[in-house]
Amino acid sequence: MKLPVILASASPRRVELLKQVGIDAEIRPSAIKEDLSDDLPVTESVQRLALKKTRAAANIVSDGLIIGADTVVVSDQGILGKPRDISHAREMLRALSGKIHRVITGIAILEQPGGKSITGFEETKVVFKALSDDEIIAYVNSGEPFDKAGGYGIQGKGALLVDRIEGDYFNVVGLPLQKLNQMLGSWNINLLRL
Ligand SMILES: Cc1cn([C@H]2C[C@H](O)[C@@H](COP(=O)(O)OP(=O)(O)OP(=O)(O)O)O2)c(=O)[nH]c1=O
Repeated sequence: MKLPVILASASPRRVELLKQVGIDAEIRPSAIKEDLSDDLPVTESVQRLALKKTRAAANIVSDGLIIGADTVVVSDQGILGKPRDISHAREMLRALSGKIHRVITGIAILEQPGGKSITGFEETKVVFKALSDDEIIAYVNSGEPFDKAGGYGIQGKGALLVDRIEGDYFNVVGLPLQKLNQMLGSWNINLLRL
Protein backbone atom coordinates (compact mmCIF):
# COMPACT_ATOMS: atom_id res chain seq x y z
CA MET A 1 0.00 0.00 0.00
CA LYS A 2 1.38 3.40 -0.97
CA LEU A 3 -0.16 5.35 1.88
CA PRO A 4 1.15 4.67 5.38
CA VAL A 5 -1.53 3.30 7.72
CA ILE A 6 -1.87 4.67 11.23
CA LEU A 7 -3.93 2.88 13.86
CA ALA A 8 -5.46 5.32 16.38
CA SER A 9 -5.80 2.59 19.00
CA ALA A 10 -3.99 1.08 21.94
CA SER A 11 -5.72 -2.27 21.45
CA PRO A 12 -3.13 -5.01 20.83
CA ARG A 13 -5.91 -7.08 19.23
CA ARG A 14 -6.50 -4.46 16.55
CA VAL A 15 -2.78 -4.29 15.75
CA GLU A 16 -2.69 -8.07 15.29
CA LEU A 17 -5.84 -8.15 13.17
CA LEU A 18 -4.40 -5.53 10.81
CA LYS A 19 -1.18 -7.59 10.55
CA GLN A 20 -3.28 -10.64 9.69
CA VAL A 21 -4.52 -8.89 6.53
CA GLY A 22 -1.12 -7.48 5.59
CA ILE A 23 -1.17 -4.01 7.18
CA ASP A 24 1.82 -3.08 9.31
CA ALA A 25 0.33 -0.01 10.98
CA GLU A 26 2.00 2.71 12.99
CA ILE A 27 0.36 2.97 16.40
CA ARG A 28 -0.87 6.38 17.58
CA PRO A 29 -3.34 5.74 20.43
CA SER A 30 -5.56 8.66 21.36
CA ALA A 31 -6.33 9.55 24.94
CA ILE A 32 -9.89 10.67 24.31
CA LYS A 33 -12.64 10.21 26.87
CA GLU A 34 -14.90 7.39 25.77
CA ASP A 35 -18.30 8.85 26.60
CA LEU A 36 -21.20 7.36 24.69
CA SER A 37 -23.95 9.88 24.25
CA ASP A 38 -27.31 8.56 25.51
CA ASP A 39 -29.41 10.49 23.05
CA LEU A 40 -27.90 8.85 19.97
CA PRO A 41 -28.47 5.31 18.71
CA VAL A 42 -25.50 3.19 19.79
CA THR A 43 -24.56 2.49 16.16
CA GLU A 44 -24.10 6.27 15.72
CA SER A 45 -22.22 6.75 18.99
CA VAL A 46 -19.58 4.12 18.19
CA GLN A 47 -18.94 5.68 14.76
CA ARG A 48 -18.58 9.11 16.35
CA LEU A 49 -16.14 7.80 18.93
CA ALA A 50 -14.12 6.00 16.26
CA LEU A 51 -13.95 9.25 14.26
CA LYS A 52 -12.95 11.19 17.37
CA LYS A 53 -10.04 8.77 17.84
CA THR A 54 -8.86 9.31 14.23
CA ARG A 55 -9.18 13.10 14.57
CA ALA A 56 -7.05 13.11 17.70
CA ALA A 57 -4.37 11.16 15.81
CA ALA A 58 -4.70 13.53 12.83
CA ASN A 59 -3.29 16.31 15.01
CA ILE A 60 0.08 14.56 14.98
CA VAL A 61 -0.02 12.70 11.65
CA SER A 62 0.40 14.66 8.42
CA ASP A 63 0.38 11.84 5.87
CA GLY A 64 -1.50 8.56 5.65
CA LEU A 65 -4.73 6.70 6.32
CA ILE A 66 -5.75 6.80 9.98
CA ILE A 67 -7.99 3.99 11.26
CA GLY A 68 -9.97 4.21 14.51
CA ALA A 69 -12.48 1.84 16.09
CA ASP A 70 -14.72 1.53 19.10
CA THR A 71 -16.39 -1.66 20.35
CA VAL A 72 -19.31 -1.97 22.75
CA VAL A 73 -21.51 -4.79 23.97
CA VAL A 74 -25.26 -4.17 24.03
CA SER A 75 -27.30 -6.43 26.32
CA ASP A 76 -30.92 -6.19 27.42
CA GLN A 77 -29.52 -4.19 30.37
CA GLY A 78 -28.01 -1.55 28.10
CA ILE A 79 -24.57 -0.68 26.79
CA LEU A 80 -21.62 -2.39 28.43
CA GLY A 81 -18.16 -0.89 28.12
CA LYS A 82 -15.14 -2.16 30.03
CA PRO A 83 -15.62 -3.33 33.64
CA ARG A 84 -14.40 -0.90 36.33
CA ASP A 85 -13.48 -3.59 38.86
CA ILE A 86 -14.05 -7.21 39.89
CA SER A 87 -17.64 -6.78 41.03
CA HIS A 88 -18.54 -4.82 37.89
CA ALA A 89 -17.02 -7.60 35.75
CA ARG A 90 -19.04 -10.25 37.60
CA GLU A 91 -22.19 -8.18 37.21
CA MET A 92 -21.63 -7.85 33.45
CA LEU A 93 -21.08 -11.58 32.98
CA ARG A 94 -24.19 -12.39 35.05
CA ALA A 95 -26.15 -10.04 32.76
CA LEU A 96 -24.83 -11.84 29.65
CA SER A 97 -25.20 -15.41 31.00
CA GLY A 98 -27.63 -17.64 29.06
CA LYS A 99 -28.67 -14.81 26.75
CA ILE A 100 -28.04 -13.19 23.39
CA HIS A 101 -26.28 -9.82 23.07
CA ARG A 102 -24.94 -7.64 20.29
CA VAL A 103 -21.33 -6.58 19.80
CA ILE A 104 -21.09 -3.39 17.79
CA THR A 105 -17.89 -1.86 16.45
CA GLY A 106 -17.74 1.58 14.87
CA ILE A 107 -14.89 2.18 12.43
CA ALA A 108 -13.55 5.43 11.01
CA ILE A 109 -10.95 6.02 8.31
CA LEU A 110 -9.48 9.51 7.92
CA GLU A 111 -7.00 10.52 5.22
CA GLN A 112 -4.25 13.03 5.78
CA PRO A 113 -3.61 15.50 4.31
CA GLY A 114 -7.09 16.78 3.50
CA GLY A 115 -9.12 15.10 6.22
CA LYS A 116 -11.45 13.06 3.96
CA SER A 117 -13.17 10.63 6.29
CA ILE A 118 -15.77 7.87 6.30
CA THR A 119 -17.32 5.84 9.09
CA GLY A 120 -19.19 2.56 9.32
CA PHE A 121 -20.17 -0.10 11.80
CA GLU A 122 -20.60 -3.85 12.12
CA GLU A 123 -22.82 -5.87 14.42
CA THR A 124 -22.43 -9.48 15.57
CA LYS A 125 -24.88 -11.43 17.73
CA VAL A 126 -23.32 -13.53 20.49
CA VAL A 127 -25.14 -16.17 22.54
CA PHE A 128 -23.63 -16.99 25.93
CA LYS A 129 -24.09 -20.34 27.61
CA ALA A 130 -25.70 -20.27 31.06
CA LEU A 131 -22.84 -19.66 33.50
CA SER A 132 -22.72 -20.74 37.15
CA ASP A 133 -21.47 -18.27 39.79
CA ASP A 134 -18.38 -20.47 40.15
CA GLU A 135 -17.59 -20.20 36.47
CA ILE A 136 -18.06 -16.42 36.50
CA ILE A 137 -15.75 -16.03 39.51
CA ALA A 138 -13.11 -18.30 37.94
CA TYR A 139 -13.20 -16.38 34.67
CA VAL A 140 -12.99 -12.97 36.36
CA ASN A 141 -10.04 -14.26 38.41
CA SER A 142 -8.20 -15.02 35.15
CA GLY A 143 -7.90 -11.22 34.73
CA GLU A 144 -9.10 -11.44 31.15
CA PRO A 145 -12.24 -9.22 31.46
CA PHE A 146 -10.61 -5.96 32.42
CA ASP A 147 -9.62 -4.26 29.20
CA LYS A 148 -12.54 -5.63 27.22
CA ALA A 149 -16.04 -4.43 26.39
CA GLY A 150 -18.65 -6.63 28.10
CA GLY A 151 -15.95 -8.10 30.35
CA TYR A 152 -14.90 -10.99 28.11
CA GLY A 153 -12.54 -11.84 25.27
CA ILE A 154 -13.84 -14.36 22.75
CA GLN A 155 -10.28 -14.79 21.47
CA GLY A 156 -9.11 -16.07 24.87
CA LYS A 157 -10.61 -18.22 27.62
CA GLY A 158 -13.78 -16.25 26.98
CA ALA A 159 -14.32 -18.64 24.06
CA LEU A 160 -15.59 -21.05 26.71
CA LEU A 161 -18.40 -18.67 27.68
CA VAL A 162 -19.81 -18.51 24.17
CA ASP A 163 -22.37 -20.94 22.80
CA ARG A 164 -22.52 -19.49 19.27
CA ILE A 165 -22.24 -16.31 17.25
CA GLU A 166 -23.97 -14.93 14.21
CA GLY A 167 -21.88 -12.55 12.11
CA ASP A 168 -18.22 -11.51 11.88
CA TYR A 169 -16.01 -13.06 14.58
CA PHE A 170 -13.34 -10.38 14.07
CA ASN A 171 -15.90 -7.71 14.90
CA VAL A 172 -16.25 -9.26 18.37
CA VAL A 173 -12.46 -9.13 18.83
CA GLY A 174 -12.53 -5.41 18.00
CA LEU A 175 -12.01 -4.89 14.26
CA PRO A 176 -14.42 -6.18 11.59
CA LEU A 177 -12.00 -7.00 8.79
CA GLN A 178 -14.56 -7.52 6.03
CA LYS A 179 -16.20 -4.14 6.78
CA LEU A 180 -12.80 -2.43 6.95
CA ASN A 181 -11.85 -3.83 3.53
CA GLN A 182 -15.17 -2.65 2.10
CA MET A 183 -14.58 0.86 3.51
CA LEU A 184 -11.01 0.94 2.12
CA GLY A 185 -12.68 0.54 -1.29
CA SER A 186 -13.31 4.31 -1.08
CA TRP A 187 -9.54 4.67 -1.59
CA ASN A 188 -9.50 1.94 -4.26
CA ILE A 189 -7.75 -0.39 -1.84
CA ASN A 190 -8.63 -4.08 -1.68
CA LEU A 191 -6.60 -5.85 1.00
CA LEU A 192 -6.85 -9.12 -0.96
CA ARG A 193 -4.70 -7.55 -3.67
CA LEU A 194 -2.08 -5.96 -1.42
C1 LIG B 1 -16.37 -8.43 23.33
C2 LIG B 1 -14.87 -8.33 23.19
C3 LIG B 1 -14.19 -7.12 23.28
N1 LIG B 1 -12.84 -7.05 23.16
C4 LIG B 1 -12.11 -5.77 23.24
C5 LIG B 1 -11.94 -5.07 21.89
C6 LIG B 1 -11.56 -3.67 22.31
O1 LIG B 1 -10.13 -3.61 22.39
C7 LIG B 1 -12.15 -3.52 23.70
C8 LIG B 1 -13.21 -2.44 23.70
O2 LIG B 1 -12.62 -1.20 23.96
P1 LIG B 1 -12.41 -0.03 22.90
O3 LIG B 1 -12.68 1.23 23.63
O4 LIG B 1 -13.19 -0.32 21.65
O5 LIG B 1 -10.88 -0.14 22.50
P2 LIG B 1 -9.59 -0.03 23.42
O6 LIG B 1 -9.84 0.85 24.60
O7 LIG B 1 -9.08 -1.44 23.67
O8 LIG B 1 -8.54 0.67 22.46
P3 LIG B 1 -8.60 2.19 21.87
O9 LIG B 1 -9.69 2.97 22.55
O10 LIG B 1 -7.25 2.76 22.08
O11 LIG B 1 -8.91 1.99 20.40
O12 LIG B 1 -12.74 -4.79 24.03
C9 LIG B 1 -12.09 -8.21 22.94
O13 LIG B 1 -10.85 -8.14 22.86
N2 LIG B 1 -12.72 -9.40 22.84
C10 LIG B 1 -14.09 -9.54 22.95
O14 LIG B 1 -14.61 -10.67 22.85
